[in-house]
Amino acid sequence: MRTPLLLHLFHSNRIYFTFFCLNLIMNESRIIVALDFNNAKQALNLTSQLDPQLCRLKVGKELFTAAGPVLVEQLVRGGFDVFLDLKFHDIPNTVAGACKAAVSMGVWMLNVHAFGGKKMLLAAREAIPSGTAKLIAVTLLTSIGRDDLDDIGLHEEPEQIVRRLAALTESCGLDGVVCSAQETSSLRHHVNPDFTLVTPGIRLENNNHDDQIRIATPSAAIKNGADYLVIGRPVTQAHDPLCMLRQLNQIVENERPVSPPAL
Ligand SMILES: O=C(O)c1cc(=O)[nH]c(=O)n1[C@@H]1O[C@H](COP(=O)(O)O)[C@@H](O)[C@H]1O
Repeated sequence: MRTPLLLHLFHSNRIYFTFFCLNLIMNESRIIVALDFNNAKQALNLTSQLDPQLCRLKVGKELFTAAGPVLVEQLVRGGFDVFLDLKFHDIPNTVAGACKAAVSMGVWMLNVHAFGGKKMLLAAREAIPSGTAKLIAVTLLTSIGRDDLDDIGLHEEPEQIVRRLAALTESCGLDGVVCSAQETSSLRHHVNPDFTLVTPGIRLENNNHDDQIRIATPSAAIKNGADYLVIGRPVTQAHDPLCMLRQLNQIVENERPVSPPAL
């Protein structure tokens, strides 16, 4: 019974299926646009100007709290790869359940917070088998600088903390980490080549830094070995977001990572 049913579903949805496969093959953009809006209307107004072949999208705490799973599913149906950035940080059982719920929305990637510790990371990994959505962990927020660390009792350089949390994350079997592009070149020497490095805090030379501290330009991020660049306000607040996105894609495509020595 099962095989004919699958065949029927394939045939009845073959246009959607073909589009989905093409999207998987063709979307190679390393830019993830952060949709930091407080309502679905503004988010959809922006995404209607963008193209799923030119970027992926990130839905974070602000937009998800305002618009919920309905919007996430709408963006997925629109052909976009969606990174659900809710930085889950709770007891292992709660985080495992949250991860399962996230995957059921069809997201491409989701994150937890590495400060949740080993048991929480392992529970998240167990909840989402490898090969479904990408599961990554936030190390140290890019809005935190060396001076802020003393306030929270961490008397180390950001790079040391990021490296330790990345090692923990990789040892728990997750697919990658979020870190600043200032740490990626040293991290690349310590993690496996297929461990994904996602870097927010991206600014062009003439951009306002806003609340970001550990920043880098798009070309520096790629040279330093970042896989994906999360970019919010430089795109969302641009006069012409699509034009800005095209410029950013061009910068990223023209840059090559400086390869680290083999592990
Ligand atoms: O997990 C994230 O995406 C994230 C981690 C981090 O350390 N720093 C950081 O800025 N982010 C997110 O990346 C986006 C950056 O936005 P802009 O500063 O406007 O480019 C925001 O949506 C943040 O929530």
